[in-house]
Amino acid sequence: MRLDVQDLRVSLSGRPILHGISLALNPGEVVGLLGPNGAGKSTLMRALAGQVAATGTMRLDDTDIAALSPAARARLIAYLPQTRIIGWRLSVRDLVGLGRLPWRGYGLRPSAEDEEIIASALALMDVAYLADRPATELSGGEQARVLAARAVAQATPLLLADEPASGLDPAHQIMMMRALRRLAAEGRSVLVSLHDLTLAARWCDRVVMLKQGLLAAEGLPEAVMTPQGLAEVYGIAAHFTRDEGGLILAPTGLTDGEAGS
Ligand SMILES: Nc1ncnc2c1ncn2[C@@H]1O[C@H](COP(=O)(O)OP(=O)(O)OP(=O)(O)O)[C@@H](O)[C@H]1O
Repeated sequence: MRLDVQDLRVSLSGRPILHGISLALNPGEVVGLLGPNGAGKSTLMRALAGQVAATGTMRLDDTDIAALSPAARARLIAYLPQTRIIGWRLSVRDLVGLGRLPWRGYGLRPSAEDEEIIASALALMDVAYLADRPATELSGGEQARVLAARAVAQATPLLLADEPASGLDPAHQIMMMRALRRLAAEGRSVLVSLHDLTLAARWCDRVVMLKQGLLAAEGLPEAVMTPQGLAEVYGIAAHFTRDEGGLILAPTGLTDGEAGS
């Protein structure tokens, strides 16, 4: 399904945070959401997930997202929050199984199809070997992958992943991005916020850069993640190189005269 967001505005505690964001995501696309701390990336995702009030329009094909019940929304949009909280001492398998709740209702046992989807989500996030462990007893990166698997198991056309790669080791960062690409190849739309510029450049079809609640730039990574673009949005200088997998970006300093320091 195609996500179409027009003139999205959010205020929190009386402060305007998003000042009119418009963007679109097509099925099959992985779009990177970039921008400095406080730019509004999580707020944008939370608005789409129905966790904060917003004005403007948010549509998935012809469906008005704001008009959906929480249950109907949860069948269309999975939201992987940045804050990783596992409240209950469930096994990894049961926690990932919670992703199926919007589809089967409370109290019903998982169907064979649910079991299959749960198993493939566990495998996709490389947590199948942890399936019988209590999720509360895992490392931070393991918990992050388990929560990602739960969002994957929701099997929604739109996945919002807020910094899913943060805290993961390098192999699992790549695995995470590869997993998001695979979900997109199945026809889902993926919006993923990232602070790692190289991951964004190499794995995202497009990037959207926010700055102070405004859309600062949007387009192909190569077009947007330029020295000038990074200076304007982040205030950084970076070393650019490339290989067959795309751009490699290493921040080297700040553009306020401290570059290289
Ligand atoms: N409940 C709140 N009340 C008032 N302001 C808030 C509230 N929650 C967040 N903000 C502000 O909204 C702005 C955007 O925050 P948001 O979490 O969306 O940024 P972000 O781009 O996701 O940042 P980060 O990269 O640090 O995760 C920040 O300036 C933050 O201080």
